[in-house]
Amino acid sequence: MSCNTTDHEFEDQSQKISQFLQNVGHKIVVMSGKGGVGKSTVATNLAVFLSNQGYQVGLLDVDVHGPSIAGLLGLTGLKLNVIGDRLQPYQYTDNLKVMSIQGLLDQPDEPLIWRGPVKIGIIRQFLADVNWGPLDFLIIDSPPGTGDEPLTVAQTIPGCQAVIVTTPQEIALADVRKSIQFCQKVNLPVLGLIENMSGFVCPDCGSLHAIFKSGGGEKTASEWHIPFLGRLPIDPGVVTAGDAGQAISSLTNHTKEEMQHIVDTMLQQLPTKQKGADSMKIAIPLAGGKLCSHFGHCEQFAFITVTDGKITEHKTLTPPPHAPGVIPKWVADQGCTDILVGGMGEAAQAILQQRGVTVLCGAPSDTPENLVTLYLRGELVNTGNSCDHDHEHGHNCGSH
Ligand SMILES: Nc1ncnc2c1ncn2[C@@H]1O[C@H](COP(=O)(O)OP(=O)(O)OP(=O)(O)O)[C@@H](O)[C@H]1O
Repeated sequence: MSCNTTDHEFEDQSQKISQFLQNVGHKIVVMSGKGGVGKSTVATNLAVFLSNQGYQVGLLDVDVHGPSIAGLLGLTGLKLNVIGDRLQPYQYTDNLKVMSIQGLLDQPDEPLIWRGPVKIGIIRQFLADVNWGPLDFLIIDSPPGTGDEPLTVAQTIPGCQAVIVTTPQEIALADVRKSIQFCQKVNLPVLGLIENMSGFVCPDCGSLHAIFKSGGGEKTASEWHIPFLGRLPIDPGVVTAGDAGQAISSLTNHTKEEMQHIVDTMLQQLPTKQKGADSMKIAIPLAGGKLCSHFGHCEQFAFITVTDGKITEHKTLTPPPHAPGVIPKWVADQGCTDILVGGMGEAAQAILQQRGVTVLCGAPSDTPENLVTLYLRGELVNTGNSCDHDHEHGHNCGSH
């Protein structure tokens, strides 16, 4: 694998990534503020449960410094194959493909001492050069915290959503709050929060003991207006299954039921409209036929429908008069899946993200067709710019 890419190679790679992502129904990155809270365990279980339900699932480990997915699934030591110029992921079951840096290392315990740009290059290669095939779900296990890996995922995978894993202790919840704010800044909608290690069910008497407290995850989710997906108990079977590389086989029935509840709740949260694979409806605020950076005061909106990677419809509509929250709600009501803007206030972003709309800030002034083409190629970078240009609170962005 090479990580030194020229501009041309980068463009070529962006195109391959975009082609792959067009064939992925839902992209979900599993994150945590703190290490060791069970993020890889949750990512693996989500992937196994979804694939057991008949979905085509890809499980990608972007935790290049501490990859654990291969170990949890008993794949450690198995080398990955390359056919032509395509890496073949592990075919764990008929419905589940797995990709981890571990399969490329000569020694599974070899430490990787890589800086940001190399890690970014590897993650892009995992998306561009792996023979994933069409997927209903791409589940991505990211390292703890808010570093290069989740940032690369957010910037490279349009339409990606985050599942945040925490434990009930306040120290973990404090880091969750940072993760939620990170997601808001990089425009990664939060699909929901999971509280792991939430009580221990006594195998003798069946009663629940809240060893690390309980309920903090649900309270945090409610305070931040994000869905609470459910809780998993402390289950020695999780450790047994993980250490033996046997996925879910040793989990207690109670843990399996809770995991199924989490999967069901998550599926309910997902927008029924399919992004990428089937069709997208992309909104762009306009003035004089080009993107208008004043989102709340634009003349019109372009709504561009993209089916199978091609523009199939282009409508222009006039929005209702500007008032707080009105235009974001109106845009979401048009059934749009994505919006490309120059800048947008945090409140407007939150309304759109809550409705499942992906917001990309930092788009330049250009025609809607050109912007959509760049977006589909993965060439528009989300700057997370949260300026609404209303200048209502003495704010002056100074950019115009
Ligand atoms: N619900 C649970 N019950 C018991 N043990 C658990 C549970 N969830 C996770 N563990 C154990 O805790 C340890 C850490 O879990 P895991 O590797 O999934 O965490 P992580 O957040 O991905 O860690 P890292 O920060 O290294 O990426 C593992 O040994 C795992 O088996």
